[in-house]
Amino acid sequence: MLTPTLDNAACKPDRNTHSMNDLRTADVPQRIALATPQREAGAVSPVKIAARGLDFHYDRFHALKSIDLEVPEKRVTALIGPSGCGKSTLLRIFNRIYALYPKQVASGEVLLDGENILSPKYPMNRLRSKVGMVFQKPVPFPMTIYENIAYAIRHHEKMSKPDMDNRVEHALRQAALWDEVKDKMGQSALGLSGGQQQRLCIARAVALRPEVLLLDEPTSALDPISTSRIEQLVEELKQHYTILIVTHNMQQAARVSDFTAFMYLGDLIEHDTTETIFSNPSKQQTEDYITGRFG
Ligand SMILES: Nc1ncnc2c1ncn2[C@@H]1O[C@H](COP(=O)(O)OP(=O)(O)OP(=O)(O)O)[C@@H](O)[C@H]1O
Repeated sequence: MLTPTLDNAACKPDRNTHSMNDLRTADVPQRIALATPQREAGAVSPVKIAARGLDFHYDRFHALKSIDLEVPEKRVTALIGPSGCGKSTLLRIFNRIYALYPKQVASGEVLLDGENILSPKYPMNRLRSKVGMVFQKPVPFPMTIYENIAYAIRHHEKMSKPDMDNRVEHALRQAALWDEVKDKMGQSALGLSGGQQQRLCIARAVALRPEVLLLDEPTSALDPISTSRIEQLVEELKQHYTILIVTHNMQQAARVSDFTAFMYLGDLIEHDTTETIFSNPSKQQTEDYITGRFG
């Protein structure tokens, strides 16, 4: 496997570093071992989301160009590529959040379980219940820790207090936060650390029992320990959810994902198992990017 020269190859390309062959033969530290062996990652898995001929415009700007992408169920797919290539735009299409803004138009198809979510006939509440999103900066509501989760659930479902208590606890356990907050559920969520706030946001997303989790650079504002906790969490959550993660961190993509899609200037250049993308990419642009030769 190729070792990216820097944690964030996109931001700090190092044009004087190793050749591809040097990197192929370089020792690969355990910590960047791939999330899932290729055999397992590539094992047949149903397609959860399929983009077909997907184009996106911000007014006249053509941000995504005829994207075809199949996202396998209960696997982690990383979206990588230099700043401005369209990663967040693609993620925002998968929960149709762009539709809240004027002059943002998607065409083509995005099939979720075979149904086109871009169709105005696809009910927004069904999409919201199936697809959860976590943003780069954690945005807890200015409420108690308990209410941050309960408020989101109440918005979608009615339930008794004991059922709600169970649901809140379960979500916090899934997000690996329960032990840290169980004795201060009545305190403001704004008093949590950044890493805890991000796990709270993940708990809030999983509390709605979605099927797909969209994570837009979820660790970019976090320290290495919090980052590592979120990465472990992603590994655990993929047993239940289909996960798409945008990251600038090549090592993170290698650590957490089963599949990786490389984008450049609105095009999807290459999509394959993470092992293939990092050890034997078929396109020169992919190779240049993951070795930090351009960003
Ligand atoms: N609201 C907007 N209006 C107009 N253009 C936009 C808007 N949002 C994004 N763009 C443009 O669309 C392109 C893709 O942006 P996007 O945010 O999806 O890229 P990205 O790959 O996620 O970048 P980064 O890694 O820096 O977050 C960029 O050229 C960007 O300038």
